[in-house]
Amino acid sequence: MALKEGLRTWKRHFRLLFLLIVGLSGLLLYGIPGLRHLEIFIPMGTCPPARMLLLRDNFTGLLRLWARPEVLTCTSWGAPIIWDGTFDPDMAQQEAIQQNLTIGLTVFAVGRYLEKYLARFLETAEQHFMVGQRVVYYVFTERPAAVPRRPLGPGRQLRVERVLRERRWQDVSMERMRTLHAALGGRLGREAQFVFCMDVDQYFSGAFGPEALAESVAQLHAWHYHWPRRLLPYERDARSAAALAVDEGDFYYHAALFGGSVAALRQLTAHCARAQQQDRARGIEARWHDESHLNKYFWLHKPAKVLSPEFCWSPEIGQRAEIRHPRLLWAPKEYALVRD
Ligand SMILES: CC(=O)N[C@H]1[C@@H](OP(=O)(O)OP(=O)(O)OC[C@H]2O[C@@H](n3ccc(=O)[nH]c3=O)[C@H](O)[C@@H]2O)O[C@H](CO)[C@H](O)[C@@H]1O
Ligand SMILES: [Mn+2]
Repeated sequence: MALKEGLRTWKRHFRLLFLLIVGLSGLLLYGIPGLRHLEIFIPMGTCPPARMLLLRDNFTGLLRLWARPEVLTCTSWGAPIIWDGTFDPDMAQQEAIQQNLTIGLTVFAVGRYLEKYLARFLETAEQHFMVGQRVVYYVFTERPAAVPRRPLGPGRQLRVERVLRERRWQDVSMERMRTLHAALGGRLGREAQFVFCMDVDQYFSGAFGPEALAESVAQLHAWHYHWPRRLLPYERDARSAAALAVDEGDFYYHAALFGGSVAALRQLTAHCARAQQQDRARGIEARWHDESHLNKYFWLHKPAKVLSPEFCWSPEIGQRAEIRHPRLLWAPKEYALVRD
């Protein structure tokens, strides 16, 4: 009995000590920006060699998942995590052309986000996004007339759709799920086979091609891809439809980029819109808004492909050897300027 009691006290102390260490290192990591780089020493895990050999991709053919031994290149459910050097971009290009695809790219530019970010987002997309494929951009805004109109490359079109301007920026962000759901059920869904949905406050900096395509695609968040699962910033309030328990969650995905087939995205957006509505009815809002609900969705419905943080990198973190070739970069956050 006494032994059991002692063990329990020891366990409690151990847990406290653990929390203290984690808390202190968190403070250190984020209080002193340079120290954040220490997180690269937290191992991401490795893809078992037997699984590596079996993983084929419908767009890139055989993946060289062993080409990046320093990072995790597959998930526990057998989806590839796409890093620079693991795929053949020419093969992906040919495969996509053969399938005669149209690829949609949706972006919202509401309020001051339009003047601040949209032109650069579209210009760099012309240089880097699915070059050589048929592309249709969908820009959602409350001021269609203010959307910059530049000549586009061959096989590329721009469509502008009017949306209402929500009062709170959180609502603008969350309303995207409902609007996208409707668009995917309409013209966008008829025109495109695959669609990427992106934030506007970023710009392309490298080739973003068909290697990123799959039935459903999730993006590893640049700030959190080395963190242990229990520290990830999921919604933890059990009353929220986005809630994940401490032993749940695979990765922390970034809502600034997700994609997939039209059917898969219809399901994703329906789920998130419904979950957000449920929370609203209860008078609560998830910690990271649509991103929290997206993370819950991908926990329940595993993505078919995961993109490494090279596909959506935050230059604020600085350079890292494992981030070889960033394809999208976050624009500097200027919340005071763009948010009310
Ligand atoms: C890591 C992180 O901090 N992530 C959260 C943060 O991302 P962000 O800080 O990246 O959010 P954000 O300000 O980029 O908003 C998301 C996107 O919505 C569009 N937009 C938003 C507001 C607006 O007035 N006009 C407009 O056009 C625009 O495309 C923008 O890129 O905030 C978001 C909005 O809730 C989500 O919660 C994200 O999870
Ligand atoms: Mn953003």
